[in-house]
Amino acid sequence: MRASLIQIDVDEGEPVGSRRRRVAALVREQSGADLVVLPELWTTGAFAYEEFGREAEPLEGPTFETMAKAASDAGVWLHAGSIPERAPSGGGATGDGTLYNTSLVFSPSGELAAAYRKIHRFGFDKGEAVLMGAGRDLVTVRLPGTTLGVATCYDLRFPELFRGLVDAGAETLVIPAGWPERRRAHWTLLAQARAVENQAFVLACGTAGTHAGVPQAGHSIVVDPWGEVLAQAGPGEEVLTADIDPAKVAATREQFPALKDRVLGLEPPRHQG
Ligand SMILES: O=C(O)CCC(=O)C(=O)O
Repeated sequence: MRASLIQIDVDEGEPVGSRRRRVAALVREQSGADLVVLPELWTTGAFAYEEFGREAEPLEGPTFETMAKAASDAGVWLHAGSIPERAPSGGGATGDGTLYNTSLVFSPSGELAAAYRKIHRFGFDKGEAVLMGAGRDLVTVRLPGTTLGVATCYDLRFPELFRGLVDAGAETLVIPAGWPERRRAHWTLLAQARAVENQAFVLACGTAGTHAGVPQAGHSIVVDPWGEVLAQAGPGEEVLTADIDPAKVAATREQFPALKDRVLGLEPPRHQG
């Protein structure tokens, strides 16, 4: 199975519409791949907080339409990274106009296979953490040969989310991100840790360039279920391609069955002494 991660340069000098067309052309060029992955919030940039409201789209907005067509033109599964989604307004069952950081996954015929609203919002007391709502639902997607478990950027720091995905059948963990350069060491370390502890492939696709004054880490990475780095990008815009053998997940879990040794439902600590 061939995976292509498109590490997009997100530069605020480029209008969003031009970037959308440019990225669609890059997706079309990956017609030999089985799965193409884009980064987090690549229309605006993950740190361009002021753009979130301005560029927010309904789920089936311009990025959805452009990426659905690009997936079907290329005939690939496409994890189209994430968009600033504006939920419908009107209150009640129709929603309240809240923004979400929402990932979109398309089938090779351009159908929406899954949408995932990022669960852990980044920024502590500012940015995404205050501007966007939090998702609540784990999302897996069945592909021929493997099951994807999806997560977004800051989610990478929360191992319990990935255990939930593994319990739901995930074998390939796909993580679009807009990770900053200043914490690049964490990016590589955590991507390998999530692969090793879950005995799963990790496909983590970041952005390049600088937006809102925040240099991006790039260095998108593909890790196998043993923790070996199969491929890693440099700092700039790049298409990172790796051939992965989905059977390696079952083989690793059988040869080194640590997941079977999990002990769940431990008693809370009793304070002694
Ligand atoms: O956790 C980090 O260091 C970066 C997270 C982040 O940039 C994000 O979730 O957008």
